[in-house]
Amino acid sequence: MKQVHVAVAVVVVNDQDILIARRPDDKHQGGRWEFPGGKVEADESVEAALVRELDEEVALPVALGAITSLMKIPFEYPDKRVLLDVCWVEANMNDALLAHGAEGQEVRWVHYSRLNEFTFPDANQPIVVAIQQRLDALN
Ligand SMILES: Nc1nc2c([nH]c(=O)n2[C@@H]2O[C@H](COP(=O)(O)OP(=O)(O)OP(=O)(O)O)[C@@H](O)[C@H]2O)c(=O)[nH]1
Ligand SMILES: [Mg+2]
Repeated sequence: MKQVHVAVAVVVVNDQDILIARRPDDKHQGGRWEFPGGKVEADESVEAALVRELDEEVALPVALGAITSLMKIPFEYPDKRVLLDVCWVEANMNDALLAHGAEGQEVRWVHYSRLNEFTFPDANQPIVVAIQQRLDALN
């Protein structure tokens, strides 16, 4: 199976709240919560893919300088092989207020300590752990 390179954004505001969205029922891992993002296109950097996906999916403007790499997660689903290229994205409050499900999906800002209450795709478990470690250290 070909590996799909996916850019994934952990968008953080005030070192507290994280942006999550619900995947449409008819898509891979449908119905689960996700961090916004999507496939990296040919000749596109991960950061550029995230600027594009955050605009398309949640109408959130971010500067390239606000994006740093967090972790890479190779994962095999029964039906799909992915490489999640997970980045940390610091958003400011004014931009965060503009964010919404631009493709009709439900989106929420969730306090990082409550991420465990949501069901994410199986590949995401290490991401939730990393977010909580990082923000616990700052709070
Ligand atoms: N965006 C996103 N995708 C994830 C996460 N975790 C995870 O396993 N994936 C997987 O990564 C793959 C690609 O993500 P995607 O469906 O958002 O891709 P996309 O925005 O380009 O959508 P499209 O396929 O409709 O063009 C999917 O198979 C999805 O299940 C996550 O937290 N966020
Ligand atoms: Mg997507």
